[in-house]
Parts: sequence; structure tokens; C-alpha cells
Amino acid sequence: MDYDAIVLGGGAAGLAAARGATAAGMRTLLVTDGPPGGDCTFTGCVPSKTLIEAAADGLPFDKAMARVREAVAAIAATEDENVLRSEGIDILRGRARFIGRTTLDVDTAEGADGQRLSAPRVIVATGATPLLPPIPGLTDVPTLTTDTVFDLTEPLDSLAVLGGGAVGSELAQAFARLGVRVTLIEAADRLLPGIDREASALLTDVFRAEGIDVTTGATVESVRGDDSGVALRAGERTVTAQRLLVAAGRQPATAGLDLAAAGIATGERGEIRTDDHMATTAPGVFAAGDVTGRAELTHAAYAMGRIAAGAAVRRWRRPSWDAPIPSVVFTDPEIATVGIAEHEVTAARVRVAYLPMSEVDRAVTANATSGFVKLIAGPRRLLGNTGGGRLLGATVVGERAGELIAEPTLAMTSGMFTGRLAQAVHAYPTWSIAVQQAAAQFFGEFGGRTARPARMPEAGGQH
Ligand SMILES: Cc1cc2nc3c(=O)[nH]c(=O)nc-3n(C[C@H](O)[C@H](O)[C@H](O)COP(=O)(O)OP(=O)(O)OC[C@H]3O[C@@H](n4cnc5c(N)ncnc54)[C@H](O)[C@@H]3O)c2cc1C
Ligand SMILES: NC(=O)c1ccc[n+]([C@@H]2O[C@H](COP(=O)([O-])OP(=O)(O)OC[C@H]3O[C@@H](n4cnc5c(N)ncnc54)[C@H](O)[C@@H]3O)[C@@H](O)[C@H]2O)c1
Repeated sequence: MDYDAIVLGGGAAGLAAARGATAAGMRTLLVTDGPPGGDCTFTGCVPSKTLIEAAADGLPFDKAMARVREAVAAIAATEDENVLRSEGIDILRGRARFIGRTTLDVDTAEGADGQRLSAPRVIVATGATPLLPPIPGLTDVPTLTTDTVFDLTEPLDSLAVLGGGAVGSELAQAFARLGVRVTLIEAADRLLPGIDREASALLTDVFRAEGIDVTTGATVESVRGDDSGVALRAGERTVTAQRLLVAAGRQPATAGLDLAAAGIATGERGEIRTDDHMATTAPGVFAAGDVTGRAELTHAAYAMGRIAAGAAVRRWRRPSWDAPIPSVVFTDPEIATVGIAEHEVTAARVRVAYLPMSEVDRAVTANATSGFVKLIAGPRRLLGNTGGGRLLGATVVGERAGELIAEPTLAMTSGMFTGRLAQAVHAYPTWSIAVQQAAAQFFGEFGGRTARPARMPEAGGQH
């Protein structure tokens, strides 16, 4: 065998896996056909968050795009090939495919003949690529995806955004704030369909107030156009725009890997099937990150990479995928979630504490009262709702929601009594005191509010 472990893909999952395997004393090779950092650094989190911040700062289009390039370069430099080699990881730039369970053929960038490499442990972390849905005409018109949108150099007049998930919502608002006329079309009945219904409604109101033309419950059925513009047909509507951004989800990147040669099974969406230890159906082969079709988030990819590496090197007490994963949509206001949303409650005796930001002093002082904190807590085995029960989920909408979600995430991860959130003294007047004040509602009236029974789906999830 050439190595103890070979990792395929240099994104968040692959980097975590390579680092984890190296730290465990494995001679590790990272094979990647793109620069280390992957989607998050080059076409995902980093450019999108920089664009959002630049737009919020009121920068003109060209300066905003220049700031995007600078931020990407700065963060890429912290994890480039030299940095990884200094950490003891071998790197090969090239495209890998399986020719056996633990044997790979790698086509290197130089176009040399495939290099044959093997290791008893292989971790597949090849990520995902933007999905182009099978909509008539879509492949005949020039489209933007997150692979290309951050390369724009010329300002746009107008942009149609297909899809109101995290990508569509974040970029619709950023481009609108950069002066682009934005139309957003979402097939589901609301933006960010998986989240708390009130959060969706609030975001839609904010978008409309900022001039974004939002249509929900309308599926884009056909597209036509050319270099000068596009026209989208969605139900009764025809939307025209200079450019079209397709933000309809991502698909696992397994094309060309020849997973069958290794006996690696995939699921309905082409995702690599994994168990709780990130093991695939092929002994010795693990998978991590977006390619598994689990939470498509950088921190989740990183966590999966660590688990895969740990499980690959250990026989006993192998780490498992069971931690609650927070998620933040970086719109303004931010929408942060962990665990379940209220419409997902199925058990009895689950209670909800709700606190609007208009009753949080820091939000009042910041004149940013749009949003709320919602904590969902349920009974423990034997102990019931004693001590506030245990936290099942939280949704925070507001200016610093992404920071506030860390505390409920800790509560869920550690399995603490929800009451600890109310007991811990929080500094006044912080944003995070909102979590304490909401948690206090599980123990009686606080500020005129008390936790109420969760509303089951048919009753709707509004406060
Ligand atoms: C616009 C946008 C914004 C986002 N914002 C956020 C955010 O704010 N927060 C967040 O948590 N997540 C965000 N995400 C999601 C996040 O970027 C991904 O979940 C994360 O990057 C996935 O990491 P990964 O390692 O699984 O895959 P990737 O980063 O895609 O890495 C896969 C790597 O594998 C390589 N590869 C593929 N096939 C092969 C092969 N056959 N051989 C060798 N190498 C191969 C690729 O070149 C790539 O470098 C965002 C995504 C997008 C698109
Ligand atoms: N802040 C973050 O953490 C962040 C930001 C961006 C992306 N991401 C990750 O990237 C992944 C991809 O994001 P995404 O927004 O592309 O995917 P998504 O699956 O979250 O949303 C895609 C949306 O497009 C809609 N859609 C699909 N076909 C349509 C059609 N024909 N007409 C109208 N609407 C249509 C779907 O109903 C869906 O709501 C997500 O899973 C997310 O985890 C995370």
C-alpha cells in the first residue's frame, strides 16, 4: 500500500479528514482536483458572506467584487498546499477514480498517465455541484450559478433568481442592495421552506420592503433567452431579467468516480450512503461532507471529516454523527436554527417559549427589532419537564442570530436542563440575554410571556 489513508477532495470535509488521519499518525495523501478550501472558500461561504457584508456597507458593484476576491485570497492562503504540507499531509492535484475497493487511478493536472495509488483507508469528500433542474430551455440560455456568479465584473441591471433556499435568499438580498433589480421565484409556498413559518414570512416582508420581487408557490417551468436577457415562465407569470441565477440546490459530486468499482452504494439523489460512523457500503471506504447528502454546511462537512478519519483509524469506540448541527442563513435579519422547528413537533408535552426582538432591550437600542427567539423544549424520560425539560430546537431571527444560536446548540449538545439557560447570568444589554429571557418563560411568566404548548402542524406554527 502506498499510504495509510487517501482522502479525495480538498474542501472542508477533505481537509478535516486529512488532518484527522495525519494527527492519528497515518501517512496521508490528499488528492484534489481543485485548490484546497473547496466550495466554501472559493464559490460558497467566503465569497457570499463577503458580498453580503460589502452590499450592507453600501459599496458599489466593482468594489464589492474586488473585496470578494481579496477575502477569498486571504482565506485561501491559510489552507493552501504549502500550509498543508507543513502539517505533514502529502498533496496530489488531480482527479481520482476507483479501480478497486482501495485502489485509485489519479489523472494529474499535467495530463500525465493515470497514477495508481492504494491505501487500506479511503475517505471520499468530493463535495457537490450546483444542480440545474430539468427545465425546458434552461441549458440553452447563459445562466449563472454559484460557480460563476462571483466572477461577475460588470454591474447588472436585473437578476432573476430561481430558488428561494439559502443561496437564493442570501444572494437576492445582496444583489438587491448592490442596486440590481431582483426577482426571486420559489416553488414552495414560502422562502427557506424548511424553517419556522414565521421566520419565512418575516423574511418575505423584509425582501418586499427592500424592493425584491418575491413570488412563492410558483415553479419555473420553462426558460428562454439569449446573451441580452432571459424570460422565465412560472405559473401565470413571465419574468424577464438581464441574467438568471440558478439556485435550485446542489447534487453530490460523484460523476467519474466509478463508485461501483469499489462497491460503494449511492442513494436516490446520487449521494454516497453512509452509516453513523461515515462508513460506506465498501469496507475501508468512508465518505464525508456534501457528497453524503447530509447537512450541506461547512461546519457539518468538517465534523463529518473528523468522524470519518476517527472511524477509519479506530476499531473500537468509533466516533459517530449525532451532534445537533446549527445553521445560519446570512440574510438581514439573520435566520439561525438548530434542532427542530415548531412545525416539526410530533410529540406531546412539548412547549414553546417565544420572545419578539421588540421586547429585547439591545434590539430596541439598535433600532433592529425585527425578529424573535423561539425555544422548543420537551420532557425528559422519567423527569418530564422538570428543570425546563430538554431543548429540542431553537430558531433565532435577528441582527446577531448567528451568534445567539451557539448557546442553544451547546444546551442541546450537552443535554443540559433548559433551565440552565435561564439560570446563567447574561450581561445586560446584550443580544444573547434574549436567550435567557426566553428560557425563563419555561418557569412561569417573564415579561408578560409564558411558554405555551407547541402547535402541531395542522394548527400552524405561529406564535
Ligand atoms: C453560495 C454558497 C454559500 C454557502 N454558504 C455557507 C455558509 O455560510 N455556511 C456554511 O456552513 N455552508 C455554506 N455553504 C455550503 C458549504 O460551502 C458546503 O457545505 C461545504 O463547502 C462542503 O464541503 P465539502 O468538503 O463537502 O465539499 P467541497 O468544498 O465541494 O470540496 C470537494 C472537493 O473535492 C474535489 N473533487 C471533486 N471530485 C474529485 C475527484 N474525482 N478527484 C479529486 N478531487 C475531487 C473538488 O475539486 C473540491 O475541491 C455555502 C454553499 C454555497 C454554494
Ligand atoms: N448560510 C448557509 O449556511 C448556506 C448558504 C448557502 C448555501 N448553503 C447550503 O447550500 C445548499 C444549496 O443551497 P440552495 O439554496 O441552492 O438549495 P436549497 O435546496 O436549499 O434551495 C433550493 C430551492 O430551489 C427551489 N426550486 C427548485 N426548483 C425550482 C423551480 N423549478 N422553480 C422554482 N423554485 C425551485 C426549491 O423549492 C428550494 O427551495 C443548501 O443545502 C445549504 O445548506 C448554506
